Amino acid sequence: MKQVTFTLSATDGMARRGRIDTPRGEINTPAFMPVGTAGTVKAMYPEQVRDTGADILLGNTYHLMLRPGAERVASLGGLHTFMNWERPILTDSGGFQVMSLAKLRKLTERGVTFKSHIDGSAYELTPERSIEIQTLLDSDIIMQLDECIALPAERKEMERAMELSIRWADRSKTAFNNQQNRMLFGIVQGGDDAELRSRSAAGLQSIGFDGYSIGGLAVGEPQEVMFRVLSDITPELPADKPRYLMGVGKPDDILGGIERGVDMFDCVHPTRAGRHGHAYTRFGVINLKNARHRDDHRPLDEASPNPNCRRWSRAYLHHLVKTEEILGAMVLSQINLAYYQELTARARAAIEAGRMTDFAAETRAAWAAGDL
Ligand SMILES: Cc1cccc2c(=O)nc(N)[nH]c12
Repeated sequence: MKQVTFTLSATDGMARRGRIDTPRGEINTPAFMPVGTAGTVKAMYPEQVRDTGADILLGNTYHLMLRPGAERVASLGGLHTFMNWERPILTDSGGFQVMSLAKLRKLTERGVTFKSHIDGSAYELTPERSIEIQTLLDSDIIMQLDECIALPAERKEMERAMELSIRWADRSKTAFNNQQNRMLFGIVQGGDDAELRSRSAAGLQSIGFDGYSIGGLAVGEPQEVMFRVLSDITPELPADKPRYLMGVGKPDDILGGIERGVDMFDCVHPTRAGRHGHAYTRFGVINLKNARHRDDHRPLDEASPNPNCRRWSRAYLHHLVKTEEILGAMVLSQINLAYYQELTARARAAIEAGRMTDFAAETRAAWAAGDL
């Protein structure tokens, strides 16, 4: 009996409100999942991540297999115990990070061999080993191993990578061995080609997965290309399974993804932008490096439900950013993650109330109005 299940509770247009129930707690969708690449959401205590409203966070096979090693994490009780996060964790399969980080990569039908970007030691990642690593980490939602290519790309290259990913999906499903206490997602590939995307979605459904990720986006294409691919492909995915847009994105990408039927999102952007002095608010993004904040005693947003948006002056946040003080990264990471959770929480409420169109329009208008 599958212990991880998805329930759709409301729709508004293509937008969906749902919930994934897992033995470690529920995930309310649309969901934004903070990225905890190497077993930590940078500059945040796990309790603080939860307090922003996050139901689930991400870990990463590539980073954790290199350091501290999957077998070591398993011997220490699994990733939840290791990092003191007892709620759900989703892990990526590692292929994307190998292609973007590792050295001396060699991709064959069997899998990918590479040298660690840390110390140059040699590794192999196959569909079977990726499932084994994610199972050792005791992840609640795991990904097939896939090949993601950057856009723009030749059609025959997109076709080759998509077809390889379907064969790896089949091997991943076999290696998953129908585990009941976690979900396995297939990953739709096919670049920006509608016919290839359809073939990928159909191929994955004939294998059968607990959820469907949409990969191969957020890899350099314009936003309108990403939105077109989403509009075309989400109607071709099963309505009763979660859809996860990998690596996306900025707030306007997420709003557009929700409007096109996506349930789950992850991105390093809120935490990375926080470490670089950018604060996300309902007025849009504010660059606190800018000298215009030097004498501004006002808080970021005194109407925000987040105390961190009310208690610090812009001048002080500017000071922390300019001096590269650690507190600056801490405060702005929390502010940005809390904003992303506020955005998705309001989207969930809007879908339940059948007012997604108004919500989207109001949100975009506030962003366009810009900072006070
Ligand atoms: C993290 C991420 C971002 C963007 C795209 C992808 C992808 O296509 N496949 C995987 N496994 N991960 C991805």
